[in-house]
Parts: sequence; C-alpha cells; structure tokens
Amino acid sequence: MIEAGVVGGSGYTGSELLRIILNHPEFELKFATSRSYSGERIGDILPSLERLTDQSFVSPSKEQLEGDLVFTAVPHTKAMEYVPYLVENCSTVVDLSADYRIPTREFEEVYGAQHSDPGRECIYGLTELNREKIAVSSFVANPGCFPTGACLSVLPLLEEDGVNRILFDSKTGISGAGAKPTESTHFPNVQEEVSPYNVTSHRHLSEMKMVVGGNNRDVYFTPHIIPSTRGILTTSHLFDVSLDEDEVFKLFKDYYDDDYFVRVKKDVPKLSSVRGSNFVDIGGFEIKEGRLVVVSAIDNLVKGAAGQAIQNANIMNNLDEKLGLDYAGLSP
Ligand SMILES: NC(=O)C1=CN([C@@H]2O[C@H](COP(=O)(O)OP(=O)(O)OC[C@H]3O[C@@H](n4cnc5c(N)ncnc54)[C@H](OP(=O)(O)O)[C@@H]3O)[C@@H](O)[C@H]2O)C=CC1
Ligand SMILES: CC(=O)N[C@@H](CCC(=O)OP(=O)(O)O)C(=O)O
Repeated sequence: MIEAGVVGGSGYTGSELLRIILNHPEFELKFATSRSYSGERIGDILPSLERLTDQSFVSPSKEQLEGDLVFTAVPHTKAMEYVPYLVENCSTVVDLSADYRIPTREFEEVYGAQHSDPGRECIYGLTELNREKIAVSSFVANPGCFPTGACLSVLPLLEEDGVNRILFDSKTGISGAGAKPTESTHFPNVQEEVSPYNVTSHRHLSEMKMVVGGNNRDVYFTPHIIPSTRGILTTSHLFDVSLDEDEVFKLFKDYYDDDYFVRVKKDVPKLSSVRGSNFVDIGGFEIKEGRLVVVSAIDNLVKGAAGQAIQNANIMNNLDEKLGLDYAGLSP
C-alpha cells in the first residue's frame, strides 16, 4: 500500500481527497492536517467520513508530514511553505494550490505575493495534456478548477486554422470559494442570482493563456457564481472556425479516444451528470457564422481538484489512473 497524506485535510478539496483516499484500493491514509482541528477525530469534524477512518487530524508540523505520497490542499501562497520539505522527503507530491502552476514571475504578478520557492521544477497536471510527463514526475502542480474545464473544451482545436480567439464563459458552484464563508458566498447573496465577478481579470486567465494561448491566440474569460454547491459549466466560444460541426465532433472523439474521464457527446452536458465524479463531459459543438460553441461540465472539487490530483498520483505511482475514481456522478 502507498501511504498518503493530506496537508489541509479539513477544507473542501482536502476532505474530498480524504473521501477518495479512504476508498482507494492502493492508498492508505497516513495523516491529514488541520491547525484548527488538530487532535480531533476526522469523523467528528467531517461526519460524512465517520466509519471510514478512526484517525484524528494532526498539526502540519514537519515531523507529522511523513508519507510516500502527499497532497497539499492549502490556500495559495501557503503551499510553498510545505512543498520544498515534502519534495525532499516524500516520493511523490501533488500540490492543489496555484503556487506552482504558472512561472514564478507571473505568479508573483497575478497573485500579488512573493514566491519563497521560485523556479522549482514541476509538471502542470492537466492529465489529458501531460500524462506522459506526469508519469515520470515526482512533483505535479494540479490545475485550477476553471482552467481544467475550459482548456479541455478546446484542446483538440488548437492545431486548426482560424482558432485565434477563444472566450470562456463559466458558471461555478460556491464550493469553488473554499469552506470559509464570505460576503460573496453568503446564502442570501447568491440564492436566485447569477453573479459575474473578476469579469476581465480573473487570476485563472494567466493559467488558461499558458495552456491554450500559444501562437498569440487571444483568450478571454468571465466567471459567474451560481447558487449551486458543486460544478463548473463552461461555454467556450471560438471565432473564425473553418470546420463544420461533424468535423469538429470527430476531432474531439478522436482526440479523447483514450481518455477514460473525458466523455464527448453531441448533447449539451449537464452538471448533474458529473457531480461527485471525475468525469468531464464535453458537448454542444454548434457552429453559426464562424462561431463554434463547445460546452464542458466538471465537478470543481473532483476533476477540478481532488479527483484530478488522485488521477495524477495514480499515474505518478504507475497505477491505473482510474483507481479510486471509477464511479458515476450523483444524478439527479
Ligand atoms: N475549492 C475548489 O473548488 C478548488 C480549490 N483549489 C485550491 O485548493 C486549495 C485548497 O482549497 P479549498 O479546499 O477550497 O480551501 P479551504 O479553505 O476549504 O481549505 C483550506 C485547508 O487548508 C488548511 N490551511 C489553511 N491555511 C493553512 C496554512 N497556512 N498551513 C497549513 N494548512 C492551512 C485549512 O485548515 P486549518 O486552517 O485548520 O489548518 C484547510 O484544511 C487552494 O489553494 C485552492 O485554491 C483548486 C481547485 C478547486
Ligand atoms: C467560486 C469561487 O470563488 N471560485 C474560486 C475558484 C478558484 C479556486 O478554487 O482557486 P484555484 O483553482 O486557483 O486554486 C475563484 O474564483 O477564485
């Protein structure tokens, strides 16, 4: 068995990691940290995990951080406090924060913070894009939730003529904001609303540009919060596309032929089909007057975070990438 630890185990992505690890046939939970709940039983703090483990949260002090495989699921700018030690002392590390996803200088600009571990070598963990590199890496930076759904909805098109402008319009559930409530996630402020935010300058835009913005392609992104707990639905608009709808559909089918977790269908995807699962559903594929519309749906906490992190960890450990993840979403 591979001993797996989670730094930041009491948060939304951390508890999702625990849910998956505790059902994983090859991983065994070694530790989960929480500063607030150190010493308290995991099942008391996260009642959904009662019976699955008798372990308690530990503090994130170095002597506790032992394991073959460690996930960091702490806020951005905090993972860099743990990663150098973990990479030195554990065989494989997957960071769910933004700290290592984009080049250091860009990170400092976008996140407005100085990086204490600049230039560390790592692989960007968009599994379907970088599977071979992930397989030989010991440190992976798991992608952001929005970039995961958005980039997967256009990857097959990047070599095609005319794909010079891409607009991602995303609707996200509130768990994307983490477990701590804020003014913008307070129930009366989100219920029966659709609220755009950071409409031209969300920090995930730089990550999207890094993945799909080659060849001076223009990339635009506007996120909206919707009154839903999980899920991100992204409507991607591509302009000046010269293919027809059947050609686009075939391109996607062929591109993702070997990618178990990507389901390509002509229907427009639904959040309820992916909720709680590691699948990304991609569909739509309508073209009018040169504008192609592709829609993707993911669960932000699974394919957008913990699920993809486990998928990457499986690959890094030479395991079938489906292990611990091969189940349907909670539909309806
Ligand atoms: N929510 C989402 O949909 C997604 C989130 N992410 C990223 O994953 C990371 C975690 O997000 P999320 O789970 O939503 O966040 P939460 O706020 O829900 O959880 C944060 C966790 O980190 C711990 N923590 C906070 N500060 C520190 C610190 N300085 N040192 C050690 N532990 C700390 C918290 O516990 P305690 O304070 O008790 O120690 C808690 O367990 C973030 O970087 C986020 O950007 C990525 C993709 C999607
Ligand atoms: C609803 C909400 O607030 N969503 C978050 C999602 C980002 C996130 O989780 O951050 P990383 O994926 O970069 O770690 C946001 O827009 O900032």
